[in-house]
Amino acid sequence: MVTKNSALLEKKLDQTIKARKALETARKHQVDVLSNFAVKLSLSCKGQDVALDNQLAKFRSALQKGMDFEAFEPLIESMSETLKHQEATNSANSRALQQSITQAGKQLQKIKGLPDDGRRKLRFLLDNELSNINAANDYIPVIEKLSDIYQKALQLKVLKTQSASDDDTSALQAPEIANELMNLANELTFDEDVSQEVKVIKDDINLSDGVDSLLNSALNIIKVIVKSISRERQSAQGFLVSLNQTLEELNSSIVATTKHSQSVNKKITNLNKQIESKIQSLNSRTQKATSISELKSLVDDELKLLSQDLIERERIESLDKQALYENFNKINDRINILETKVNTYKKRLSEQRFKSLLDGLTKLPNRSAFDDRFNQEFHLFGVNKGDMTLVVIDVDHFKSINDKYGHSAGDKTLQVIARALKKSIRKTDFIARYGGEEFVVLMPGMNVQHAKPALEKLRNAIKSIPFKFKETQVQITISLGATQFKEGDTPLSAFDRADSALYEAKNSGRDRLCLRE
Ligand SMILES: Nc1nc2c(ncn2[C@@H]2O[C@H](COP(=O)(O)OP(=O)(O)OP(=O)(O)O)[C@@H](O)[C@H]2O)c(=O)[nH]1
Repeated sequence: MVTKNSALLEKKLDQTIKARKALETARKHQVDVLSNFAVKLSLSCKGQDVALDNQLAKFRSALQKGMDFEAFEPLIESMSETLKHQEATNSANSRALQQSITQAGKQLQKIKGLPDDGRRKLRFLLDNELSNINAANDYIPVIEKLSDIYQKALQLKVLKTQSASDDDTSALQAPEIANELMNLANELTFDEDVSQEVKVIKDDINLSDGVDSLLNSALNIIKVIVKSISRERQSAQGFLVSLNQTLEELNSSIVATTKHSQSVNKKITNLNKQIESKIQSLNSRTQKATSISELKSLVDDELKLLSQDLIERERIESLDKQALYENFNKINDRINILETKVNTYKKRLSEQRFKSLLDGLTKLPNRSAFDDRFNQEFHLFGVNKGDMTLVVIDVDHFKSINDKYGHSAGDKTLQVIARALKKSIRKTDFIARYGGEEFVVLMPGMNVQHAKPALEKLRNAIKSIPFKFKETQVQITISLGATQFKEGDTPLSAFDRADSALYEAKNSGRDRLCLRE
């Protein structure tokens, strides 16, 4: 009987250990899937907003370090706050858009000589259509109608001016305006699906025979821009709302799972203690038993009680396992839905080639704007051979600012440096944030020797900014590499030359300018 019961006890213990292992594997799997998803999600949100970027960077690094789930709560809460704040900004923008459309419409109402039909349409638009707007996209038809009415009003004015005056100043101005308009159309990058529309506009500008047709083209460009901006905004807003919801859901799921696991662990620890003390008591009582029959009944009774405890432990663990699987499946479903949305959003973003040419952090032109301008200047250099200096600038030991004073202090530093650089160059120079802590400057009409004093001044201007972090005065310096365009250069060879001058400046001690002619 004793042997049979011991075998039973051993079997139960074995089953319990297996059940526990299965539970741990399920939990680890759940944590892995969650972590992978969160990393993917946070990477795909990069670039939405600087504050969100910083929070997501912390979130990613916390995930990669494998921090406890409890530690994520404040991170997720602060991200949810940022997203809520973004939603509020979007609504404020929408209100501002509505106000400016109303203002534009009212201004137009004041114009004399507007045709009756246009006046009627305008009144209907302001009184009815504008108040029926629910989503950002609803603005597009309203803006299109408004710009149509504007277009007609302007054409009317142009016709009147032309017939009223004999001197043909507008015709004289036309080529200049056409040139400017074409530059504008070339500088903007549009959606793939409106490229045909844009091509027609560009052809119209080329063939234009006067100011009125140019006005027409200008209005058409504005229409395309408004359409692209509105689509982009609506899509971003929708994405942020669903991201916010899912983060909140994930947060409550994690909190619920953590609480549930804590309470199950407590119950199992208590049961384990109970089992342990029963085994100990059985041990000491068997030592004291004086006869086989006393020993037999003692072991029988104690084993019955022990079996009950083990059965209870198995029951709790299997309930926990089931709850975990259910929770895991629910989270999985939500993640799948969100992943589909993330993919749709990404696809839309890559389709929408209407790209911003400004860097979000420093508000300077970004790398993409620089590439366009650089290629354009190169093309011009091929034609007129005018002097052009290219400068690559890198902030020295910038990593240590981030490491010592935090990423936000690093961001602020980049903003201050960008402003100071912009202030220290000529209006005709072009500056862009090339990436990270690297800036580039194009200086038309300058060879490197001419540019040298101005660049030394630039270096000193940054060096003398009184940065202060955590009550400590910090001096920040920059290294610069400069070259000029040469006959036979390609954009790449010129850039490489400036970059190698920068490399020399870094290697020879930093805080200096190196030139390559
Ligand atoms: N705060 C902040 N840091 C950035 C940003 N972009 C890049 N960085 C950081 O800039 C640092 C650049 O470091 P490194 O390329 O190692 O160079 P460095 O520390 O500036 O040193 P040297 O260039 O060799 O003088 C990295 O730590 C990046 O994380 C940004 O937008 N904000």
